[in-house]
Amino acid sequence: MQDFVDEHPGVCRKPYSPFSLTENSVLGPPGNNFIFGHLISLFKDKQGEAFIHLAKQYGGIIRFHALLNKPYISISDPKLVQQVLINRSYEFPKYFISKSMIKDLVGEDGISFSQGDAHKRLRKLISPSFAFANIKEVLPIFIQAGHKLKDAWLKQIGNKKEERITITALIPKITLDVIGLVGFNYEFNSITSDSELARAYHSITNKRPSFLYMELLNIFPFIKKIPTSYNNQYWNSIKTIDNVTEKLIAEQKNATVRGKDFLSLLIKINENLSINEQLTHKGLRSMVMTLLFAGHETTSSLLTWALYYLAKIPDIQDHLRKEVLDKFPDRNYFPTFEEIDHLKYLECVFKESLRISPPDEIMNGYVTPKGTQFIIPIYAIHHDPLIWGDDVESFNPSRWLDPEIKSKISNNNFLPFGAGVRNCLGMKMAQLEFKCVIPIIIRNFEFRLVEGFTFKKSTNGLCKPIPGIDLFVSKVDY
Ligand code: HEM
Repeated sequence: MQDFVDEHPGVCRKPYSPFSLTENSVLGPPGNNFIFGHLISLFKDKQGEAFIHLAKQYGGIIRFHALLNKPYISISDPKLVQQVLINRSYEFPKYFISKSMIKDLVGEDGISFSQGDAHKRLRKLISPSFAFANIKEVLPIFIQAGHKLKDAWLKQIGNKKEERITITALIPKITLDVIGLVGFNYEFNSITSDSELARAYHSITNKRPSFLYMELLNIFPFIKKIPTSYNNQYWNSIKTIDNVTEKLIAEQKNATVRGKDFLSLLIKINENLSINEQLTHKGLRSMVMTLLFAGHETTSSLLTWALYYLAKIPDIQDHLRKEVLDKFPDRNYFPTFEEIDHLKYLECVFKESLRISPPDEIMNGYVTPKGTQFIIPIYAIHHDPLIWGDDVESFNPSRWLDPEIKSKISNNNFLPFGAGVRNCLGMKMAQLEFKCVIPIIIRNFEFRLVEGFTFKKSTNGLCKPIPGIDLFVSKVDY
């Protein structure tokens, strides 16, 4: 094993198969605490970054131990990632480290926990709703969202030239409003009213549980029932999400005219299936919960990180603004999809934001026949200098125009949306939402960092700034 890690960490030179890997054949950090494995010494706070250090030391396949010394194998080696995610994905059942919490958030009967044929069936059922032609039709909703965010920030700035704004307060609300309309033809109005749903998600996702806590929950699920203030708040939030979900389904089922939102399309497809093929109420419920959660938290993180990095590097911000103004000098012009898609630097900013802060650095775990779980550490793969260059920690959208780097990028090392049969269904929607909102915001405001303001970059699960990000936002009138 040593021979493939010593020269090129992160790159596997032998044709290994995930099936031939056993816990003992893979290198990893030396033995650790019998109860906590490496969770306390290595993964206390920042899982994503821990995997970067491990990959530097041990290469593209690493063994480590979690609670009660449970073995995990982390693979960032592109050939193995290709096999596990793309070539033979159904042979490795999907696994979540945070499965106890994910089940509460998205239900057990949806696409997230389905395996094999059941997954294929669900994917076939919901894929038509995500067809690009459908997403293109809802372009006005994304543009309207950009204007809503702009108007809310203009109001906050008022007569002043500049204001310190917590950008993470409104961005998740905007993306929640978007999924409300696109997903369920429902106006949450979270930007203009006090939305209990927005509060529920905020309360759950802003407290990032550690790897250790998630593992403990999987072994001792009763921990969640202990009446602590954290648990009480958690269950209140889950109840809110449940109630909203039921309300959305009831409204759509009783609607006299079917809209073009995801849920209406799904209900229509479902009604045309034979009884034993149809999604049950629980299945439909899980699907709605999945879309609500997956459809707004991720996009919100993406928009947040993009604005943060644009504020951090004014030259990049100016470059992007110039591209937008050159292409759309008239601020009242309503661009078409094709015109938006022609903004090449915007595309680079989109990809670079996803590279540097991928939303889910531990994406998948898979159970090998021997019971060892695989983890694909996206965050570490996206920070591998062998692929992305020596300035891997810098936000540099131009790297996406560099022919040498471009030649190294593939669907097994740029993985913000996963890859293969389980890749993200909302990828096109997220892309278009980003490409509509950011130009509107960047032509109306200038952003700069607040000196001395600090936050923690949590890389446990979603890559999130904790507790949020404040920026100075000033009006610009182009
Ligand atoms: C920046 C935005 C987004 C990112 C980075 C993202 C990322 C991901 C990732 C990493 C996966 C897991 C892939 C796997 O397990 O192999 C996933 C799955 C999924 N995403 Fe997204 N997502 C985003 C936006 C969205 C949106 C807007 C929607 C829906 C409206 C959505 C719906 C889904 C669904 C339904 C799945 C499950 C697919 C399956 O299991 O077959 N996502 N996403």
